[in-house]
Parts: sequence; structure tokens; C-alpha cells
Amino acid sequence: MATSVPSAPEIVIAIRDVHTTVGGDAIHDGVTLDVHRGRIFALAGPSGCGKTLLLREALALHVPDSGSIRVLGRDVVAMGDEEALELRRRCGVVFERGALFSSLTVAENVALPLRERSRLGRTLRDEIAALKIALVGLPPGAGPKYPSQLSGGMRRRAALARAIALDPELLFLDEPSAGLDPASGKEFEELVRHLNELLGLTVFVVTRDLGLLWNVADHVAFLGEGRIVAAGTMAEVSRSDEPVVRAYFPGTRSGPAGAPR
Ligand SMILES: Nc1ncnc2c1ncn2[C@@H]1O[C@H](COP(=O)(O)OP(=O)(O)OP(=O)(O)O)[C@@H](O)[C@H]1O
Repeated sequence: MATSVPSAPEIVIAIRDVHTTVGGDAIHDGVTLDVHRGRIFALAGPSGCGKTLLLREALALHVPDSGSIRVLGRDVVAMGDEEALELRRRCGVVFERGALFSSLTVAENVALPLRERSRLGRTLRDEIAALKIALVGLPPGAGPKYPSQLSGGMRRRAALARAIALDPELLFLDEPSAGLDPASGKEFEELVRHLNELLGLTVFVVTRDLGLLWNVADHVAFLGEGRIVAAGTMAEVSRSDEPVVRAYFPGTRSGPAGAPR
């Protein structure tokens, strides 16, 4: 009788031997990693090690000196501007602190990608924006408010709503929980997991937030000295003997017991 072997999830981001020099400094010195469909992948590492730069390279916003980057089956390094725009249309992005346009209401912020990158009419755009606002757990009353009228946690939710406006396959988050208080940070963790499960979203998150690393990430890769020096579950990474990891996670050597909850 034939037995079926479950296949591994598709690789949606494949980064191979990437080298990047910025202003004469070697930032990436052979970075290799895979992100699988439907997983939450976290890239951790010390400040200035090139995490955001790698995220930008995956979105064709920066070209590495050498190496290969494939995202959703496309060769990102070789792609032209048109193809890069098309790729970014399939990706939601929240950059650090989830900057929203302060002169637009939350609903207008969320509807903006729909206005710019779809041919949907006003009514449908507004309906989709309202749906996304509800999906991230914001009350309907948040839509007409301006970002300055919201708490930091609510602004972060609004930025997520905008990032998923176009139903992306991939969600890129750059330090999404930076500056949130512990309670809002915890709620944000639950929201990222909720969106991953509900929408089947693949998430690539750049973070140094131990809560996100321990409680949300399926897979963690630690970037240090230009390369991935440890990768696996957070429990596995936290046990790494790599000096840059040890310097970064003092006190977490014992695994989940050292985790923040
Ligand atoms: N466009 C740029 N022009 C000049 N230098 C840059 C540029 N982008 C990144 N860098 C430099 O590359 C290095 C890596 O930056 P990057 O923002 O990727 O680090 P990071 O690991 O995300 O840091 P942090 O955790 O502090 O945000 C830094 O030294 C930064 O100053």
C-alpha cells in the first residue's frame, strides 16, 4: 500500500550567500536562510548587524553585492522596477513604529494601498478598509480618528490593517513592537499569531523583542558578524554557544524557563 509522506511547506523566501557592503563596511558576509509558507520567521541580532537591510533586500529596495534572493519564486536581485512593484504588491510591510500618515484618518490610511494599487471604487475600498480595521481588533470608531488620537498599541494595529489591505501573501514587520508597553506588546503578539493562523500569512519579522521571539516565532535566525550564526526554534537558538548569541541573550541559556513569561 502506498504511503504518502507529508511534504515540507514551500519555501517562499530563499536567501543564499548574500554579501552586502554599505559605505565600505561589510554588513552581510554570506547570509543564507529559508522562510517557509505559513510560518512566522523572526530575524534577530544586535543593533546594526543588517537585519533591516536584509528585509529591504528581500523587497528589492536595496541590491546586495552578490548572492541570490528569491521571494515568492521570483529572483529579486535581477528584477526590474516594474517586477519589483508587482512583488511589493503581494507583500504587506510595516516599518519600524508602523508609521501612518498623520494627516489621514485611520480608515484613509488603511484604504490608501487600495486607492494606489487597485482599481476598486470608493465604496468597496471603504468597505475593505472597515473589514481590515475590524480584523486587527480595532473598534469601528477608530476609522474616522487620526493617528495622533490613538494609543501606541492602536496605531500599531492600524499599521497592520494597512499592511494587509491588499491581502498579501507575505507580511514583513520591522521591529513592530518597539516602544510598546508590556500589555500592548502582549496583545500585539496575539494579533500577529491570529493573522498568521486566520489568513495563512507568512510572516518575516525583524525583532529583538523577546516576547515575539519566544511566544510567536516558529523559527528564529540570529544574524551576527555578517552571517546567520544560529537558527531553529527560539529554545534551540537560546542554547547556542555562539558568543554573539550569548552576549545578546544573557540569562536565557536555560531555555523557556528564562523566557519572559
Ligand atoms: N541606506 C543606507 N545608507 C547607509 N548606511 C546604511 C543604509 N542602510 C543601512 N545602513 C547601515 O548598515 C548597517 C546595518 O543597518 P540595519 O538598519 O540593517 O541594522 P539593524 O540590524 O536593522 O539594526 P537595528 O536593530 O538597530 O535597527 C548599519 O551600520 C547602517 O548604518
